[in-house]
This record gives sequence, structure tokens and C-alpha cells, in this order.
Amino acid sequence: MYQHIAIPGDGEKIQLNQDLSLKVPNNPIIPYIEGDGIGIDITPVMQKVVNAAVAQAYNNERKIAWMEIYAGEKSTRIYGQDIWLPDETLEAAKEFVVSIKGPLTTPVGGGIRSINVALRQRLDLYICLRPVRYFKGVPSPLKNPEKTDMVIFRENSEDIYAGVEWEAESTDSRKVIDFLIKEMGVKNIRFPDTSGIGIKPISKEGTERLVRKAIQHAIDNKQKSVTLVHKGNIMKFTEGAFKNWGYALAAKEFGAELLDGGPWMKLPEAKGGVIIKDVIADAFLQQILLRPEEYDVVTTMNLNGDYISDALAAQVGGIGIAPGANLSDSVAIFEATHGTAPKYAGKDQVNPGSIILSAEMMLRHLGWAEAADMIIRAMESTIQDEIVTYDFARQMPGAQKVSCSKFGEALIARLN
Ligand SMILES: NC(=O)C1=CN([C@@H]2O[C@H](COP(=O)(O)OP(=O)(O)OC[C@H]3O[C@@H](n4cnc5c(N)ncnc54)[C@H](OP(=O)(O)O)[C@@H]3O)[C@@H](O)[C@H]2O)C=CC1
Ligand SMILES: O=C(O)CCC(=O)C(=O)O
Ligand SMILES: [Mg+2]
Repeated sequence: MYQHIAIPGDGEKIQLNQDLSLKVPNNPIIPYIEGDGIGIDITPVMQKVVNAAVAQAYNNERKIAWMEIYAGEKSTRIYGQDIWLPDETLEAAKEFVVSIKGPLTTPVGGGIRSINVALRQRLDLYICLRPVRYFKGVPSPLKNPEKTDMVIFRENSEDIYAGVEWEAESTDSRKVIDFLIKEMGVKNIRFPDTSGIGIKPISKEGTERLVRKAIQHAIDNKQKSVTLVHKGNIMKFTEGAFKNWGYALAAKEFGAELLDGGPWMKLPEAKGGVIIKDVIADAFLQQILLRPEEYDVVTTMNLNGDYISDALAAQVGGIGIAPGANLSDSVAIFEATHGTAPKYAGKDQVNPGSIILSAEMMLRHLGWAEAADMIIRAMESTIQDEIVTYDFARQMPGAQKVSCSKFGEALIARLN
């Protein structure tokens, strides 16, 4: 029994089969978190578009029963002032298996830790899957934006991102610094009296489970390569180990062999002959602008993945249109790549594309490919008709600038 979550009477639960595949009824209950800031603008538009696509694709025989669950600022209004992530939100995300969320605010330099990160950690949603593709007509800083076509597998539970850190000049940071200097022989902390300290855990298990999924995705989707992106020359035992464990897994579990003496590897032809390669993160950030066509599946650690996903999104139109999913082996929470963009909150202005395309990934995950395809086609034709929100309109002279909700209506009018 839930305290504040109302389970819709007209829906059924998605079940997990023994092999963790989904058993999806025609009226699945899908929990959603509205999100802070522009969540209030984009989430209802996403729901309308999804409802229309599902109704049309399946002649009203299928219908999502949306169930609101709470996190972030709305949760504090409903559950009490310090409750940002109620336990029952986590329970519902687990029980109902597939959910979707809007963005949640994280204050900078103090205050609460990220609710987004907490959701990923507490549900062990270890993959952050962020596909990056170009929609014809979207304004881009590149001459050939269609060459940017990648899928990012970002590790979602470890790294400096996990928030193991201590504030400068606190008793705790002094304790850690003392330990590092006195017991571990560390000599290169430049200003020990005023340093904040953060810890970067990267594990073999965490790396292997992510890289395994990335390689399998490349095989299943006939991709040419998987690239391990790291800064292992500098952070040898974390990012360097990620690279080494990634190659070792490719050899051990997929039969990869060294290519031209290594370090690059190649899977057997029976597994698509996928090339496993690696690149140092700073070089990668210039390569994606200069030679994006050389990259297909990209796998990396949490912080790199955060930076890389926004950088790649910019190449194909920006974070307003960049979708994503947080996945474990069973539970999934789909979410926009962007944040709460507070200056636009409640103004019905921003691009709902990111959360709509996240919902498109969700429909595909449910096996509802017909509805997902409809959304992709509608997105293509709306943009080609030059009906866009402010973010694209400012770079598309002559385009029709519409509000967030009108963009949703234009999509619905083009579902076919
Ligand atoms: N997963 C999540 O929930 C995430 C949460 N956050 C949180 O969001 C808050 C704000 O972060 P911030 O760094 O400002 O990043 P945001 O992604 O919220 O916004 C940065 C800029 O990106 C553009 N933008 C973002 N979303 C859209 C959209 N839907 N349509 C069009 N343009 C968009 C806007 O650009 P312009 O000003 O040029 O119009 C906006 O000012 C922080 O608290 C952060 O922690 C951040 C990322 C992810
Ligand atoms: O949790 C946050 O506030 C930011 C997260 C983020 O930027 C991301 O996951 O891409
Ligand atoms: Mg980010």
C-alpha cells in the first residue's frame, strides 16, 4: 500500500519473465515523475503525444495508465519538507518496472545531493543509455551533422559522480587528508589545509557489466565499433583500469582478438567483427567534431559520459532534443538528458523533444515499436515543416516558432 501514490484502476502491472524480459499488458501502469523547473511544461506534453501515438498505432486497443510518483520539489510539498525521494517512489519504480521522469534540480556547492543520482544508485540503474542521432532540418554547428550517429553507454553508479567527498576545512576532510599523508605516503596534495577531497571508485564489476551490454548492443544492432573512452594515462587505476578491464572482457566473453598487434581488438566475424577500440577522453572530444563517423557505440565512466552526452547532443541540435534511459537488468527509468532550465519553468517555451524521444525509447523497450516509429516520423516531419520551439527557431530564420505545448500538438497532427 502506498501513502500518496494512487494506483490507477484501469491499468495492469508490467511483469518480468524469468529471463527478465517484459510481459506487457495492453494497459500497462507507467509511473512518472513530473520533474522540477520545466518538468511542468514538458511532461504533460510528452504524455499527450504518447497517448495519441499509442491510441493511433493500436486502434485504441492499447493505452498507458499513467501513475504519478514523486521526487524533488513536488515530493517535499506532498511528503514533507525534507523528503526529496520518498521510499515509496523507489518501491513503485521497482514494482511497476518501467517509468519515466522529468528533470530534478540539484543545488551547486551545497544543499541536497542529486536526486537523479540517488535514483540511479538506489535502483542500481547502472547503464545510462543516450543515443545521439540527427533529425534532418535541425540547426547544427556542424557542416555534416548526420555523420554524428552514436549510442553512449555511460556507467551510472560509480566514479567521482557518486558523491563520496568532503568539504574543505571540515573535520572529515582533515581526517582523510591526514590518513592520505601519514598512512598512504601521499606527497602531492598541493594545499592540504584548504583542500576539499573527492573519491573516484571505479570497479571491475561495474566496468564489466557496462561494457558487456555495450558490446552486446553493438552485435545486436550491427554496429562497427565499440570505443572505450577514458583518461587512463592520468588516472591509471580508475580510468586506465576501465580500459584494461573493457578489453579483457571483450576477449574473455566475446572472443575478441588483438588487431594488428593491439591494443585494438576485433570480435569474430560470427559476432559481427565488431572493432573494440579506446581513445583518451580529451582527444575524443576533438575527434567527435572532426571525424564523428568513426564512432558508433561509445562506453565510458559516469563523469566523462555526462560531459560527452551534452557535447554530442550539441552537434545534433542540443540537449532540448537528446533522449536517454537509466537501465538495470530489470528496472528502467527513461529521462530527458537536460536539466530543469529554471529560467523557462512554467513558461510553455522549451523543447519537449528530449522527454518525448525518451518516451519513444520507452515504447520501444515495451515492444511497442509501431507507436515509437510513429513518434519518430512525426518528429521528422514537424521539424522538416519548420515548426520548432525557440531553441531551434533562433537558428532557423523563417521557421515558425511555437510553444512547448503547440509543438506537441504539431507532432500529434503528424502522427501516421
Ligand atoms: N537528469 C536531470 O534531472 C538533470 C538535472 N539537472 C539539473 O538541472 C538544473 C539546471 O541545470 P543547467 O546546468 O542549467 O542545465 P539545463 O539542462 O537545465 O539547462 C541549460 C540550458 O540548456 C538549454 N535547455 C535545457 N533544456 C532545454 C529544453 N528542453 N529545450 C530547449 N533548451 C533547453 C537552455 O539553453 P538556453 O539558455 O540557451 O536557452 C538552458 O538554459 C541543475 O540543478 C542541474 O543539477 C541537469 C542535468 C540533468
Ligand atoms: O543530477 C543532476 O542534477 C545532473 C545530472 C546530469 O547532468 C546528468 O545525469 O546528465
Ligand atoms: Mg548531464
